[in-house]
Formats: sequence, structure tokens, C-alpha cells
Amino acid sequence: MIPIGFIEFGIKDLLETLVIALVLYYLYRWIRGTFAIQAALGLLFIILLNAGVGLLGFTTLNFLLRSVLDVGVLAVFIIFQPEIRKLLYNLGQNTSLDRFLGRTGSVDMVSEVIEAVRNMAQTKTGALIVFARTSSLQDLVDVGVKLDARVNASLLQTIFQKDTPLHDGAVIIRNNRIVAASCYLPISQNPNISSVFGTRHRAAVGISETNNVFVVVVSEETGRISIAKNGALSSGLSIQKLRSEMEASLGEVKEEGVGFSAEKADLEMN
Ligand SMILES: Nc1ncnc2c1ncn2[C@@H]1O[C@H](COP(=O)(O)OP(=O)(O)OP(=O)(O)O)[C@@H](O)[C@H]1O
Repeated sequence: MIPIGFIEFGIKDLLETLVIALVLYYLYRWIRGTFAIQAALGLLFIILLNAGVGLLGFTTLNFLLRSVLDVGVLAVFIIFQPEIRKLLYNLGQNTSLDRFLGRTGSVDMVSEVIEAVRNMAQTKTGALIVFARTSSLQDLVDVGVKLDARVNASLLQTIFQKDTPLHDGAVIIRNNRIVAASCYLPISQNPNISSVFGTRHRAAVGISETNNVFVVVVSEETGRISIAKNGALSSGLSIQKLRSEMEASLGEVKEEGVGFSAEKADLEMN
């Protein structure tokens, strides 16, 4: 124990301080650039104001601010709910079990999807295809139009054919089966997504932020092929690149290709 003034500071305290500092640092990195950072700054401002008001002896103001802070803990969980989900998802992913369970693709399925995407890109048919890996996405399936069909290029192209009842929304593929169409996905609130991308692409990013999924998007406007995983969008993929990305994330391929990389550096957001 080292005495600092009247405080005794030991190895245990040092370790505790380091752990808290590390947690705060990673939390900051995690919410940096999102709406949550504004909310966090707001909360910090109220805490500092409350401390100042307390020191100056303004009892009524102090009481009011303390009342606001009393509900602060609950508010934090409500305000940061998307970030907390994201954090827990990231903690849980890339574990050995996740890797084992995540191998949901088959060579046949990948080829059928690639063929459909190639044709839809050429004809500029908008498409949004979500591959559920370890996430079941059952809540989304339940509100979509339930199907149970083998993955087939013609079927996918038919589903996304404009002016047909099922073309709006996303197709969900789980365990090599098309389990639902016309599914509504959560839209990403990430401010870093370029404004050239509309709701289809934002929905692709949104679902990949909090679920272990791989998403393929075909733009109706440009025919451009994009993928989303781990909350990041990569756009303008060639068919060859799409195949390698799908094989790496879904196919029965070499071990190092399985599971998502935590690195987002090669995934452009604009
Ligand atoms: N939350 C959502 N979940 C699922 N599908 C959605 C969602 N929001 C939009 N879509 C799909 O995207 C279509 C609208 O796409 P929009 O033009 O707004 O986006 P975009 O990213 O610019 O795509 P595109 O490049 O294809 O035009 C909708 O008709 C619907 O099929």
C-alpha cells in the first residue's frame, strides 16, 4: 500500500483503476461517431453541473438535478440499448462455438444465389438477401411471409420481381432454406453511411449490426452489388469478389475463412 494523502493505494486498486479505464476506453471507442456519444456527453454535462451546483450550495437545483440523475441509470439502458445489443453481440461472436455453428452454407446454395444476383444486377432488380448464421432471426421471420423452400436462382429472381407481392423487403435464408420473404429489417442509424445509400442498404447494415448475419444487396437504381456484415457495408463488388466473400462467410471452406473478421477497414461505408 502506498499512502497518497489520506488514501491508501495498493496493487489491487491499481488493477481496478486500469480495468475501469480500459472498459471506459473501449466503451468510448464503441460509441464514438454514433448518436450515443451525444447522449453520453449530455449525461456527463448533467453530472458535472450537479457537482458544481452541489458545491455552490444551490439546494433546490441540486435536488432537481439529482432527481434527473436518479432515473439516469434506467435512461442509460434505454438510450444505449442498440449499442448494448451490439456490444453483447460482438462479445458473443467469433467464439469457437459460433464458428462451429456458423457454417451454414453449401456450395450449391452459394452458386444459386450468385446466379440470381448476377441476373438481378444485370436487370437492375432490387434485392435484399439475409443469411442467418448463428442468429435465428425468428422475430423477423414471424412478421414476414413464411416460406420453406430450397434456395434456387429462379425462385429468388421471381421473389424480387418488381410489382409482385413479395418483392418488397428482405428474403431470409437459414440452414440453406429460404424461410421467409418480405421481411422488414431494422434500419441502421449509423451516420457514417454515405447518403447515396437509401433504406435498402441501411436495412442491410442495420440487421448486421446486432446479428450474426451476412447480407447481400442488389441496387435497383444502379445494379450495384453490396454486402453487409458486422455493421459495415462494402459496395461495388464483382461477382468473383461476392463469391469469395460468400464462401469465406458461409461456405464450407478453409478454417480461416469462417466467421466474420472484426476488422472493418476493408469495408467502405461510402
Ligand atoms: N427496413 C427495410 N427492411 C427491408 N427492406 C426494406 C427496408 N427498407 C426498404 N426496404 C426495401 O428497399 C426498397 C427501397 O429502397 P430504396 O430505394 O429506398 O433504397 P436504396 O438503398 O437506395 O436501394 P436501391 O439502390 O435499390 O434504390 C423498398 O421498396 C424495400 O423493398
